Amino acid sequence: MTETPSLAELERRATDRGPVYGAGAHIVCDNLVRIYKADGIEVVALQGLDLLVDPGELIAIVGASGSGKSTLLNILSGLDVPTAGVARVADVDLLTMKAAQRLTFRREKVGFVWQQTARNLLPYLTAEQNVQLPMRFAGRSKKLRRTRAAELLGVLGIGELADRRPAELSGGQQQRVAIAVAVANEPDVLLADEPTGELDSTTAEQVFDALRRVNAELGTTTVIVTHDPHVSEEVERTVGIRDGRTSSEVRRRHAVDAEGRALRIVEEYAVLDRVGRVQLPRHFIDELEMRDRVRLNLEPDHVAVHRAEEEPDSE
Ligand SMILES: Nc1ncnc2c1ncn2[C@@H]1O[C@H](COP(=O)(O)OP(=O)(O)OP(=O)(O)O)[C@@H](O)[C@H]1O
Repeated sequence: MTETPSLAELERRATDRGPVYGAGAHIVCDNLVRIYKADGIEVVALQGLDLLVDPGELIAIVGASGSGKSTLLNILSGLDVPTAGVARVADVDLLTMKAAQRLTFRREKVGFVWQQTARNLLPYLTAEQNVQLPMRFAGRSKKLRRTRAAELLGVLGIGELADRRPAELSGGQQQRVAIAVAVANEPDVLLADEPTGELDSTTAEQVFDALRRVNAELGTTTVIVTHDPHVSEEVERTVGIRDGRTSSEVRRRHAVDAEGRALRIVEEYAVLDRVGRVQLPRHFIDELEMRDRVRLNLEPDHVAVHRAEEEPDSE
């Protein structure tokens, strides 16, 4: 006969849920849902998206048009509010945040770089004044503002352009100023939506290098949404989004082979979410003509997925 647990034991079990999902991560999305309603029609832009990003990481997010990338960045930047699920950035809960907290969050916890160069900077201010502006809003002293603006423009290789207005800068230089503006208040997280989208490949490379430098030298956790293969293939982790969910992940690392030669190891994974869902790559499904249902077999060290054969008609 099983012994009835004591009240104290039941209380312990109820409160002991093990480590919190995403504890220690800088970005936590757990079963994130965003539904838009337009003209009486509901669009499910995010349908249970899970994502963890560690402090100091630099990741790229890729996905087809309409897969939910901008929706995700808008939520992470505090511009939009999710319909359900968990979204936390630098320990701030984005679902329960009040209006005043949202303002502080947007001013001090996250920095944002948009694709449209003109959207990132005020045209009538110089590069240095643009970088100082968020620090003025945050009440930083004049001395600190000046020192930090000069330091940031220097780190990003545009120190000598501090007195120019955006119209006197190239697209790539404007984006580098935009990065300096975004990190002026030392945010925990830097979010960039297609930051190289409007640039030619050489300039795009300079902007990506600037993002990498900020990540490496200031330690800012960085998330870049991109269609640019140069960006998505250079970072250590690229997360693929499909139909509003994280579906795949590519990890890259450096290693040394037996002869001492440097190797770059690229490993591609499907994402197994917290409730056990996996998205099969579209070309696997098409290649094997899988439809509606599949048969799963548990093997000693893997799970096999088979096309379900048609049931023979019963006589
Ligand atoms: N404000 C809105 N109202 C209604 N539907 C929206 C809204 N914003 C986005 N959507 C829809 O949500 C889905 C995801 O859009 P989202 O902009 O996040 O995709 P995306 O991956 O960023 O696409 P792209 O690469 O083209 O920018 C799309 O079906 C889109 O039409």
